[in-house]
Amino acid sequence: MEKEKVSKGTASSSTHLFSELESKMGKHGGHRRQEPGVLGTPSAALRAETEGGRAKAASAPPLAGAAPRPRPTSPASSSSRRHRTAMPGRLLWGLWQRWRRYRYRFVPWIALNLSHNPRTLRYVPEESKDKVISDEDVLGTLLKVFQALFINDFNKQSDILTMLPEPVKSKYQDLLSVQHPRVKLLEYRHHQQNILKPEEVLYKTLGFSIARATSSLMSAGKGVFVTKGLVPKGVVVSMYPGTVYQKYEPIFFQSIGNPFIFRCLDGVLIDGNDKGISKIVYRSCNGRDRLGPLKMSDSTWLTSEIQNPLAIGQYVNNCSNDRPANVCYQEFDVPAVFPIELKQYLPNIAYSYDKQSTLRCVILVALRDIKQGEELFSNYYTIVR
Ligand SMILES: C[S@@+](CC[C@H](N)C(=O)[O-])C[C@H]1O[C@@H](n2cnc3c(N)ncnc32)[C@H](O)[C@@H]1O
Repeated sequence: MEKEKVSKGTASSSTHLFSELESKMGKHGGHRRQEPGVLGTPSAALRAETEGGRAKAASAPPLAGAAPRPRPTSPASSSSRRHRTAMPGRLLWGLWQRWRRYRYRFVPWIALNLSHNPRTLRYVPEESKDKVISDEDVLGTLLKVFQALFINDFNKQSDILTMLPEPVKSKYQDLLSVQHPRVKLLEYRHHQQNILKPEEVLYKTLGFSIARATSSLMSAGKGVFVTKGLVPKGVVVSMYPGTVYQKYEPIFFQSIGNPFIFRCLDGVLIDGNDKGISKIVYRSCNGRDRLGPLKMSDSTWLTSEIQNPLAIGQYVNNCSNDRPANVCYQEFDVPAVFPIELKQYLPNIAYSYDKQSTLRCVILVALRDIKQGEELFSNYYTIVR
């Protein structure tokens, strides 16, 4: 049944990865998907990937080792013969490795393997439109956190604020009034001593903080953990940063070997890779959209000095049978009324500048209470039915 839906491409919700290649195959529908080792299907191949098989595979002898041992000859001819015999083996080994990484993007492979592991799927009733919490709640939480970050950094922000229209300034009148020149230096020193780290601001505002660390899953790289406090069910726990591409925009080169591409229900893609060409593209768009000193989005998630502590959601790993999802993705379009001075904390930017359209963000919502020390797991693969 599920298989049928997937192959027919009926429903899908936000999906991890999927690249141009897949969209060109015209088989998007039906799912939100995944990635190397991420679907958690019980096929031997995938198990190998998720349970450390990848490490074993990496240390396995290359196929070239199976080639007949060359007879001893002169050093020069022996080396060129070795080279000749090793080449096809290496080529096959390279192709096999590429296929192992790629197959999770290959829709028929996914459709065939999906039904083996239904517990790693999340079924979403069509009418719920994949929203676990309301847009108002998402907006309320983001404003609360961003405002706290802004005020925490007020000494730096006040210079920017003076250039903004009166209605914006008036919101911070109380804080601006203490910025009298005579007290400014003293205040500044005092403030510097009291300034909190972004993750501390998050803890004070929402009662928890999150950070990246080595995943509790073998061979899964980094993951995201609750480092302090408790994340209550139904709360925004993280954001998925990255460049936002409309489905007709070019992402082919950015998508090659990129496990950080997230696909939304409507085909919009978010590239959350903090390296390589993806990083260059994001930085370039970020520079383009600045209003003088005022940034319209945050680019610090590309660095080690992250200013929005929520913007690490692209590092959340996929659930498996024994590690069920405790967070889920939800799309959120930033409304036109979003305060201009707080846009600098939004970790997303549109690839093409378009004054009319709203900015797409993706947030992660807690599906249950999540305690300190727990790793966050999402479901890369959602079926809407
Ligand atoms: C969006 S990234 C997540 C961040 C990644 N762990 C890292 O350190 O870069 C997706 C990649 O994480 C790994 N991954 C995610 N979930 C996994 C799982 N359950 N088991 C093994 N690897 C996983 C896969 O390599 C996948 O391509």
